[in-house]
Amino acid sequence: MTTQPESSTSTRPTGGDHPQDKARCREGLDPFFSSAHGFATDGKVHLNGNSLGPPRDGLTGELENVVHGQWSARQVQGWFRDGWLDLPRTIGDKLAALLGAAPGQIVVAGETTSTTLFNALIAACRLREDRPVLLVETSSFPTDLYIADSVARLLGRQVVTESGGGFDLFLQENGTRVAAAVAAPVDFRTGERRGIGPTTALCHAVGSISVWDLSHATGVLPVDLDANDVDLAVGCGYKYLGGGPGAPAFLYVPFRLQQAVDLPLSGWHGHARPFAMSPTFEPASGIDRGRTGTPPLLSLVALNHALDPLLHVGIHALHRRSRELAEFFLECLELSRPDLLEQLVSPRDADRRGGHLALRIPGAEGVEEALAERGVLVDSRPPDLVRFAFAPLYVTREQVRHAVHHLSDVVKEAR
Ligand SMILES: Cc1ncc(COP(=O)(O)O)c(C=O)c1O
Ligand SMILES: Nc1c(O)cccc1C(=O)C[C@H](N)C(=O)O
Repeated sequence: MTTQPESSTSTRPTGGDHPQDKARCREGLDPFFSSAHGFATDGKVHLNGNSLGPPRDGLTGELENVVHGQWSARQVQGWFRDGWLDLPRTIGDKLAALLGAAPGQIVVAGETTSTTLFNALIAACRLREDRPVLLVETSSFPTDLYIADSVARLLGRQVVTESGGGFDLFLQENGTRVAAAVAAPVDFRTGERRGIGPTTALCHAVGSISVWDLSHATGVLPVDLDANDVDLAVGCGYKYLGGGPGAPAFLYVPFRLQQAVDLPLSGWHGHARPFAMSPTFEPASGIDRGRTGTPPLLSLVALNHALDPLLHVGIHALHRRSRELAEFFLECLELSRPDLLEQLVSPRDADRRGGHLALRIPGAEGVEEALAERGVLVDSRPPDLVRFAFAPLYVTREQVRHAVHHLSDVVKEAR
């Protein structure tokens, strides 16, 4: 099923008859966002694209072609004759356009974000052998904390966690002891932004390596990796990118560090000449050294397929649209449920948010379930947060209005 044009969305129109509301719901300012884009949304409102976006139409055909047209026809030769071997770089270069990086600095090795972060963090520590501290943002997604802890134990370093302004303050005061500083430009719970530029500049001032987890920003927020002089970055492929369940993660290593990084996952696909089958490891010269083993081809194909509409629209328009949807959500809430708006745990200022926001609602998990029964998909995070993500390609204003209406009902019923 494809996303319907805004005016004929497949969910039942409800509430929101305020004239101002109607005017705001009139689409057409940006023709791209008022037409169908082809996502298998199954008639549901997907406000959980920061967990797992819906599939783009045409994916099954794409996979069919790889399985029957390439794999069954040419077997292992597919790696050489069907562009399979190039995909980690092909996709990396597409991602570069979304992340503000020149081509040749991003690779999709086929690993998870957790593995890729492990790889990046050890490489960062190897660039700063004499520094004892790994600084990690306290409110990081748990996997980042777990991985940092493991890396620290493995290398005999120490993890320090700091939150908000304390993170930058620690860098200012103790930065010369910090090997690597790990943070995210968007808080996975609240959607609050951290400026990549200022924190990276602070890292550089004290000689630390900045390592960014871009999972909640990629495909919805410009991060300008090159302009911000970022050292290392990772991010996942299944959220706003829509690469599908378990879509592989990416690794960014800027040109200036590519020769210097010593990545611990030195698999044969990261070798300068993988098919020479040499007994000793010699890293590839550029970003290819970020490859590991044989990549999960079908997952790469799915991710590659998902990226085209994002590239077509461009990251700045995607961000504008997501922002506009989030603002509309908050305006609808203000009109119909100001009490719920008071439970916003995210910044009210759109400049300070990424693509999602969160409300504190007791019984958040029950609210998530009740909304899902009404075709509105959100996610809850313990203990009491309900998150709403505004993916620009398949969420419409009309759907946002329905979501607020249903949210209001569900919370009323729960009380
Ligand atoms: C910020 C962040 N990093 C990492 C992950 C986990 O990545 P993976 O499951 O690919 O290892 C997630 C979500 O699952 C996340 O939100
Ligand atoms: N990666 C996930 C999974 O395998 C199952 C359920 C949810 C997820 C998520 O992506 C969670 C997400 N990173 C979050 O921000 O909470």
